[in-house]
Amino acid sequence: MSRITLKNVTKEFVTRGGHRVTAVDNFNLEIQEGECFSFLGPSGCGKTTTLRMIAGFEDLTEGEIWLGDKPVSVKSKNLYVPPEERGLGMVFQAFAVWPHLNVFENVAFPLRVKKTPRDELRERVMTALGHTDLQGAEKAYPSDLSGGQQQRIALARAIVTNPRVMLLDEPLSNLDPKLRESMRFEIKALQKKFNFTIIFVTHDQSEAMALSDRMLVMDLGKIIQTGTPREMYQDPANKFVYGFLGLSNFLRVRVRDGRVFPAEGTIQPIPFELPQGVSDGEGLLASRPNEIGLSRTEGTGYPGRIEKRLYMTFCIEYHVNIAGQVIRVHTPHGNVLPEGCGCFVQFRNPRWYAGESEQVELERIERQVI
Ligand SMILES: Nc1ncnc2c1ncn2[C@@H]1O[C@H](COP(=O)(O)OP(=O)(O)OP(=O)(O)O)[C@@H](O)[C@H]1O
Repeated sequence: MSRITLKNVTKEFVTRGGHRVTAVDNFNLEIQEGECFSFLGPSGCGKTTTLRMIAGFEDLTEGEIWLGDKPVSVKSKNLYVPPEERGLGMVFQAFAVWPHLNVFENVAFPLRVKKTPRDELRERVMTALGHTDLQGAEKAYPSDLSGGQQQRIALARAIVTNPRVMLLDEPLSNLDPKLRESMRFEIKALQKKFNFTIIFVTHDQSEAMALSDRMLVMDLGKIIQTGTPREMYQDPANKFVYGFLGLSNFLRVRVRDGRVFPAEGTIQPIPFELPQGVSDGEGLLASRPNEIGLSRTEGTGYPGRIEKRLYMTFCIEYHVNIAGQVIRVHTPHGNVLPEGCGCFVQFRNPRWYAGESEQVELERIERQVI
């Protein structure tokens, strides 16, 4: 019942300025029962619009959405099941708890809408408060509680109707980093207990990777890649996904006779086996700061110069100049090289990507400001 299927789903908007934007472009996706699935992508890429169509708050321009074996939106048949009949639990970006209602009434709200009998309502609210560690707080008002507790009210209200599917749209975005982390565990624990399917929308890659069984990265309304966090991190489909899932350096390089040079006029190539079919021209050599070695021993890598050294909690960050371009390198504490010295750089797991057109960058910016 809690499988979610999207078939050829497209959503177009016409903005106030008369500009047409395809917020979601031909989405095909199947999320399995009990899966925690994240939508990840930059602002304006269409994450919230997709979630709102699944929830039933937004009509489709084209396509179909199914929950289990039941169609809930089918454009060609004008079929549309309203949100309250879709059996979903939802927690949206803002806390969305009502300040004038106490905790009990906030959580009871969806049951009151359904005219649930008094005794059953009380029992279900108290159970939901128990699952979210809010027992004893039922008479408090949201303003008396911490940010984390307020967020738990929203979670309790979402689970009180025993939904099979939970839609979470940036539910942790108002919390400080420490609390965010502990709430992630709480969401996972609730999912384990109830085995509901979760769709989690975020633009925070570490959150998506920590929570998800599978995820997708989207850009400009399109799905770019779907997979487990590990698959996506280790084998990103393109430069955009590589850059989105973790820290990255993109060194602009030139290819001459199958060899890779960091700038026009340099004579020493970077040791790298190009993928087949790459012809002479320009491209990008992608690397992760923690997958680069640094040493002062002559001949151990590509020559560079350390411009800056920063002590971080988990590592030392170096800014290293290679033929006029600066890359970031993370090494463990202990391996300390001075600023200003020459060094040798080893790229351990670099990847090759073609450059991206400026038009694509401009389109991304435009979508955020429409
Ligand atoms: N009601 C609307 N009318 C016109 N354009 C809209 C409307 N809702 C969304 N859009 C546009 O659709 C595109 C996708 O928006 P959406 O809110 O789904 O992106 P998002 O990935 O969720 O962004 P964010 O992370 O900032 O919430 C954007 O270009 C946005 O401006």
